[in-house]
Amino acid sequence: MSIQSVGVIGAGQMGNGIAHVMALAGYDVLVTDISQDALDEALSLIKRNMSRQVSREKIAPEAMDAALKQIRTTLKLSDLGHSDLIIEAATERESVKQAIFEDLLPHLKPETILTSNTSSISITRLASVTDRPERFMGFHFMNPVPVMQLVELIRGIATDEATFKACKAVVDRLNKTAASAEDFPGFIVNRILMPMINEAVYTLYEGVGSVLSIDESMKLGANHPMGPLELADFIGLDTCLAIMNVLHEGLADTKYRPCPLLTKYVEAGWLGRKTQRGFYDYRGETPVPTR
Ligand SMILES: CC(=O)CC(=O)SCCNC(=O)CCNC(=O)[C@H](O)C(C)(C)COP(=O)(O)OP(=O)(O)OC[C@H]1O[C@@H](n2cnc3c(N)ncnc32)[C@H](O)[C@@H]1OP(=O)(O)O
Ligand SMILES: NC(=O)C1=CN([C@@H]2O[C@H](COP(=O)(O)OP(=O)(O)OC[C@H]3O[C@@H](n4cnc5c(N)ncnc54)[C@H](OP(=O)(O)O)[C@@H]3O)[C@@H](O)[C@H]2O)C=CC1
Repeated sequence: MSIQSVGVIGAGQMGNGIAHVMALAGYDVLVTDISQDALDEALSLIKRNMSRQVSREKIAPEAMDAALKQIRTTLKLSDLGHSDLIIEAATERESVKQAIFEDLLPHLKPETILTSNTSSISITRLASVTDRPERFMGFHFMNPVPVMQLVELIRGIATDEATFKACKAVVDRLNKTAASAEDFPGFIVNRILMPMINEAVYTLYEGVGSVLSIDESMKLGANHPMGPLELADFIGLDTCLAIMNVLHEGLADTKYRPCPLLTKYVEAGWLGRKTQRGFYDYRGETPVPTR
């Protein structure tokens, strides 16, 4: 099946990045969210990020103008019924995602492919609440979407080959690289990355190092582009905790126990950059470590 139109559900940091790259690749993009503010904010972020790409000569000004014309927004989930491909990028909570798919089903064309950008949740289980598990799969972008090369493609137990091939063709058209992962908690990237981030929080919790010394150690000592706590703030501490919980419950191994300090930050509403406070405080000119 040839995909021309893409519906993106959730206009947070991943949803706006996905809309950005899809529009630049020439797809018609329709973005939905439960909040108009989130839709407005996403559009202005896309403009800002594309303008930066123009100023750095990564894309031509005409490409930006054409891409922006390809993006529309709506508060009505049912408007996405005409899309050839759906990419769900709402909050990392299984009940939220299931409800979205259930609400969307009556409006869909029979041939529409459903995908989720979930970081960790079972694709097989999400697919099972739909009428088309064979046309359902994981389409996992990395953050920031316009910059990161990888997309993990995850087949559920019922995903058919035509669906995989159609999604792989989209990844190729985006000029990104697909990695195929099996449907187990966290897939590949987060099975490896998130325990490292969680261990960095334990290192902080147990007083082995400060926020700065932990981040500097991993940047200068292991050549990571961001320290693990800086990266956790960038991903969102709520998302990190949700992924750790999926690993802990899904693999039933205490080595995935979320650090109590991570839980406490999330309970405080300190979710990282998106709330201007996490392991760093972002309210001033430069980020200030909180511990
Ligand atoms: C949780 C999950 O489920 C999976 C995940 O996504 S895990 C997270 C994966 N992501 C990472 O690990 C990111 C690690 N960090 C990095 O790679 C880098 O710090 C970074 C690319 C984010 C920023 O790099 P930097 O050198 O510090 O900053 P900066 O020079 O401003 O940006 C580098 C480039 O990215 C671009 N960029 C940064 N953020 C951008 C955005 N949101 N949109 C578009 N472009 C962006 C910049 O324009 C710049 O482009 P050029 O090289 O063409 O000039
Ligand atoms: N952050 C990251 O680095 C990465 C995240 N992901 C995954 O992508 C998904 C989104 O993450 P991210 O963008 O960071 O999260 P954000 O919190 O930035 O954005 C989520 C958006 O979804 C909206 N939303 C919540 N419920 C619904 C709904 N029922 N219908 C439509 N929109 C809804 C939220 O609205 P409101 O704010 O009003 O609740 C918010 O705007 C998650 O599954 C996450 O695991 C994947 C790769 C990397």
